[in-house]
Amino acid sequence: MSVNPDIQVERDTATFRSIDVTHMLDGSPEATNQRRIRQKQIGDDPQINRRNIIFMSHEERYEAAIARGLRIEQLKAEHDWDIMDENNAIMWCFSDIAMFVHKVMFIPAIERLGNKEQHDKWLPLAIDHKILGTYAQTELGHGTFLRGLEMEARYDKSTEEFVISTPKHSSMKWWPGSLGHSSSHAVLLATLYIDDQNCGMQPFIVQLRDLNTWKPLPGVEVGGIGPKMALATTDNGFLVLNNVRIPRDQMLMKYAQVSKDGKFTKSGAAKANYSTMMLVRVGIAHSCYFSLAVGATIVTRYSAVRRQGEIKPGAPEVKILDYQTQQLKVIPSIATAYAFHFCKEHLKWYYIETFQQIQQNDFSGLPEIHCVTSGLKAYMSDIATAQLETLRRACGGNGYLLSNGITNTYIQTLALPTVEGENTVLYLQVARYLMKCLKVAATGEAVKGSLSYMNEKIKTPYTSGLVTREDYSNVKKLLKLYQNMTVRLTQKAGDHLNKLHVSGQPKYEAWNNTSVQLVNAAKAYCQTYVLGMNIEGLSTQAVDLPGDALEVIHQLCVFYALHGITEQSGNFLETGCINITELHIIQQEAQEMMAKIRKNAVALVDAFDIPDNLLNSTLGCYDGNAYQHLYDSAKSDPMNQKQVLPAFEKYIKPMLQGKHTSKL
Ligand SMILES: CCCCCCCCCCCCCCCCCC(=O)SCCNC(=O)CCNC(=O)[C@H](O)C(C)(C)COP(=O)(O)OP(=O)(O)OC[C@H]1O[C@@H](n2cnc3c(N)ncnc32)[C@H](O)[C@@H]1OP(=O)(O)O
Ligand SMILES: Cc1cc2nc3c(=O)[nH]c(=O)nc-3n(C[C@H](O)[C@H](O)[C@H](O)COP(=O)(O)OP(=O)(O)OC[C@H]3O[C@@H](n4cnc5c(N)ncnc54)[C@H](O)[C@@H]3O)c2cc1C
Repeated sequence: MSVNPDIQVERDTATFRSIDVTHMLDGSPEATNQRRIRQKQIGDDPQINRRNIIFMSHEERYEAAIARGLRIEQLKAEHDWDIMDENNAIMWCFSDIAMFVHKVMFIPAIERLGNKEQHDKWLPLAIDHKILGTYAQTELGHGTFLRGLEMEARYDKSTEEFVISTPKHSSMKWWPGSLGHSSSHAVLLATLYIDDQNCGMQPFIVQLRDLNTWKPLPGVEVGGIGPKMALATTDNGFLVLNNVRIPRDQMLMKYAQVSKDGKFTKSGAAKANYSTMMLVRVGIAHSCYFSLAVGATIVTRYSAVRRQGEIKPGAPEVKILDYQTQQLKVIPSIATAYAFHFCKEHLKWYYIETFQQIQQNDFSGLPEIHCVTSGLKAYMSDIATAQLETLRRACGGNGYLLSNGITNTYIQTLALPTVEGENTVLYLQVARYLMKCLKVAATGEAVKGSLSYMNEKIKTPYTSGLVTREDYSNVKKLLKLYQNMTVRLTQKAGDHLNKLHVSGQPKYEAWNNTSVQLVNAAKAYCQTYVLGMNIEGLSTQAVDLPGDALEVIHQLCVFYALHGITEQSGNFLETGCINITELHIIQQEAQEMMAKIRKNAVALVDAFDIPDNLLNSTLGCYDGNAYQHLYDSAKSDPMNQKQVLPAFEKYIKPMLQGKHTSKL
């Protein structure tokens, strides 16, 4: 099929070469090459490719998802994949791998929470798939408030065993992925009691099913919790345990230990048992970039080939991408995807470094990384889901089809603001950190890390620093506005908190009555963080780009900063970080920048370099022949393989013959 001329002209008139930017996104030309080889291995594989899943039943899809998980293992061995190759393969199809939680939570939990003997015993079994596991933490009654978990593990000194039980309905496990039908074991989080003394939430390895028959073991009641919006094959389940006994060495004992005679000891940081969640929050930030890159690619390409209506009366119909309002739906998602790329790269290295320190028992970096990973997980998933919905709607009626590739991406991404810590709750964790830093800055001590800008801003009066027109495209000056706004919102929340406290409210009540401001300040902190990482990326990852490509990546960053101010103008104005005249100039500059980026929109999404067989989209194929692909997909619907469906003889015909009132 030849390439649609409407999309070809976009590529021919771009001011830079997409491939240069692709190399930047991958890190080097060699890395691009390597990724392409790996993507071909997964994209061309009939068991991994998800071309036909939209026509499958739930059960067919589940089976295919198991097969896909196994196939990834085979490919890994066949082609000698490293951990990054494997993670990328998982990332591409995580919503359709039944044993996904085994890989991203069960194994990492044992690695992080187990001691040496436990690693030696359990990791080989898990890595070789001799056992399959889930991460069972959430209960019917509690997901957020972990100190409230009710499933009990009581230590029995006489037998050196833990007895695990579910005292009431609210204490059953509810939601763990792969628990329903696909796990033999669980890393199960339960409240430990020794002689009726509550020793907090601890992790245990519990076998749930017989490895030969797959039947639940005595005392274990397990099943699926029912159909969901998406992620149908991650069979989330419930679990009731009736006095199930496990040996003492099946409590994961890296950070807390129970001796044979029932003595409880702790080592490491207080929240060390929460470390698996932090890893997955980093994975989620990564996945938000992926989802947005997919969505932006599909919708930008479709908008460049779909012609509808006219701008100049009587002139030929225009590409919908030429409408300014359509640009406002599409260009912010391209700019955000690039900003998220720089941010997730930074986060990856930051996490790896801090994790290495933790391994050496240095926990000093934990509060800051907990704040950053919680905040970015929340912020990036909030933005990704909002923008994906805008993108989906930007496809008009075809945005409602499953074959468009964006609908599935959107509904699976919708889980991310909830899983691994509900977003509001995570923003409130960020706010705790903001309040602590504010206290430090107020005493004149230096705040370190990502909030070090507080030191300067808390003392100096605010001026926008926007004097000349050039200042409005100076990303460093724009970043200062964001930092000002974050500090001011933090101070305002802090002042409100103090005021309520001084007026007699207990601290906890004052906190709840300030939580709207606190969340607002936390979001501002996250937005500032992402912009900061985008700017850093310009001078690190993008610095070697040819001039024309660098200019476009720079334009995207300027647009990202300006557009963010227009979206949050209330915060910027209310805190006095800009005035209304400056806001009007910013709005104008953002629109002009958007028009410049429009010219390169297709080339910018081409640079994400997502092959058709992974994009799985009728609307967003590289060749731009959306109508042909839509038609082909409709024709391949199994319901279209028969001219007349059985329902005709059964119901429609009797109705046409006036027999519908008699008993069918
Ligand atoms: C690997 C391969 C990757 C491949 C590709 C991956 C692709 C991924 C793509 C998508 C993935 C989708 C996966 C879906 C799986 C979902 C799994 C789940 O939901 S599982 C279920 C997920 N469930 C959840 O996420 C539950 C959410 N709830 C929670 O995490 C907690 O209840 C809480 C944090 C909200 C409060 O905890 P509470 O004990 O009441 O604490 P307080 O309020 O009393 O005090 C706060 C103090 O604690 C401190 N601190 C806290 N956390 C940490 C930490 N991690 N560290 C350090 N510190 C921490 C904090 O700083 C503060 O310090 P301070 O101010 O006092 O000095
Ligand atoms: C697709 C999917 C997969 C999942 N996989 C797993 C898994 O593998 N393992 C596992 O253990 N769990 C899993 N979960 C559960 C998930 O981690 C929890 O649902 C999540 O942590 C939110 O907790 P919750 O359901 O208790 O929400 P709730 O806490 O009940 O949230 C409801 C509302 O209350 C608000 N709220 C709650 N507490 C506060 C507070 N302190 N301050 C202000 N507002 C508050 C929230 O903001 C939200 O608006 C999964 C969930 C989903 C949807």
